[in-house]
Amino acid sequence: MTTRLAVRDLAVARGGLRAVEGLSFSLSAGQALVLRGPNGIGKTTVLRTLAGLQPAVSGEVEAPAESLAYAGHADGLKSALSVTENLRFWSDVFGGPGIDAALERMNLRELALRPAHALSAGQKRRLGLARLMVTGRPVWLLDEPTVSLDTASVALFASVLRDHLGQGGAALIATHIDLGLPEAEILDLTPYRAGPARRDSGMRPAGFNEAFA
Ligand SMILES: Nc1ncnc2c1ncn2[C@@H]1O[C@H](COP(=O)(O)OP(=O)(O)OP(=O)(O)O)[C@@H](O)[C@H]1O
Repeated sequence: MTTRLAVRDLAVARGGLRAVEGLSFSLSAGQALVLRGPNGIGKTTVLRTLAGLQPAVSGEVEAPAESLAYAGHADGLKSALSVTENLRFWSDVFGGPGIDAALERMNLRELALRPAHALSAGQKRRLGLARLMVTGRPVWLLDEPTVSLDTASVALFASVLRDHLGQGGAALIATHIDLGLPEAEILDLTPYRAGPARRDSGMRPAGFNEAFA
């Protein structure tokens, strides 16, 4: 099975303080891995690090160039652009497969001409997730992808995800809810919580630079 992402002995920090350390796992084509663990343990921090938004403290991350697509808490939408224009923008940036399937699958056809600022929270989230589809990238890094989604939209997203896996994609997903993807494996970060000496004491280490936190 093709390995899409390999993580070895990774340590990550937020606000200059270690959150998680000693984390190793790999993600194969067709595999979904759900990141679990209590609030604040470091799920977002791991995803941000893998997405290249912040450096790792130590460890190795191996993934083919331009194979990762990240969807964080913010939907990354251009508010003045319509749904279609937003998707075209991202499709042009990534050179992905076009926007038709994404519009259809995320149930956005009727909203195609609506500016993003005039969408509801759940509709924005559907558009943010449709963005992943137009990237054409195989590994999706998803941070709480179902926030604001109603039950039908959660099911819609689960079916998009399942198709993505079926086409050889992979996904690492931080979520507290059941996505309805029984085939997904669970990776609980609790055993990888950084030791007390390194954990958040409210103190910032010497040389801490907020800009790179
Ligand atoms: N902007 C920030 N600046 C400094 N520290 C932060 C910042 N955001 C989060 N942290 C701290 O970093 C640690 C890891 O947070 P992170 O958001 O990765 O956790 P999480 O597991 O995703 O939590 P949740 O389940 O609540 O989303 C926590 O101790 C948190 O308080």
